[in-house]
Amino acid sequence: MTEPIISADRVGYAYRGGAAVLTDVSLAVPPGRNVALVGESGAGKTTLLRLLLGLTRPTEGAIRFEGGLLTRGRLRDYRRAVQAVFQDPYSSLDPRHRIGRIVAEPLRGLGLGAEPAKVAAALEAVGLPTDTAGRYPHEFSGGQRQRIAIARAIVGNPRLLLADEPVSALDLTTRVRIVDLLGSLCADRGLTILLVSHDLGVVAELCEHTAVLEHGRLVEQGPTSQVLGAPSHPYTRRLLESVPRLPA
Ligand SMILES: Nc1ncnc2c1ncn2[C@@H]1O[C@H](COP(=O)(O)OP(=O)(O)OP(=O)(O)O)[C@@H](O)[C@H]1O
Repeated sequence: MTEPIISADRVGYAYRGGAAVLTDVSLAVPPGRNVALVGESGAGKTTLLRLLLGLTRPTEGAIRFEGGLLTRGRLRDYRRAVQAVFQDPYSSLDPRHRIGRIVAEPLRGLGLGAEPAKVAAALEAVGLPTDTAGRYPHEFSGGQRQRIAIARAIVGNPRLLLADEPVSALDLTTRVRIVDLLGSLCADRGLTILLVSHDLGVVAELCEHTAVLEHGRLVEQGPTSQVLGAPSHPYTRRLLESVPRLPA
């Protein structure tokens, strides 16, 4: 099997002084196979994403990046390969900076220099005009801001995008457009996505593989068509009945 870009190997996690919020979680994201992580509020999805992002260390088990442990020495390579997009496009862009500077952040962070040509190419790839670079976040709608956040995430050509509810703050029409954009970035740029979403319509649209988290344990994972089409676990069935979906 191809080496996963990132994987959690029997990961457990407890916040300081608290009970376990993740128990024995194993999940792999191989290149080209988008993975969805679904589960009710409080199931541990964001915590797992934080561990995968290297922001917090697991209390048990290990996070691996391209087969090796995610150590301090490998963080630079990791930051280059893995980028994130979050739910709220209003709080994720610094209002004091022009878009050009915001989108160039990962390049500067990696010491690659803020190349205007790369910023322009990233803005074009997300469907925004190049004059966007000279403007400020308040001049843009929620959907446009999420495009800007996606441009920032892809500007350094990462392999993997960790997306935490990237469309749930958007209205329905905008949501469909951003999902289409994410799908075409995967097809055109070889990007792979690990998606956290409550919206199973979005999951079905973007992800080949789905993992279901309940109270910090993975109760089911497999091909999305199988997990959503014929869920084997009662929790997944309940989840399917309780969440909103995109109209067909
Ligand atoms: N900083 C923290 N300190 C202590 N407990 C926390 C902290 N953050 C989250 N938790 C607890 O960890 C558990 C998992 O939370 P987490 O945010 O990972 O779930 P989630 O599935 O992402 O939920 P949501 O969909 O609401 O974002 C919850 O019981 C939550 O109360």
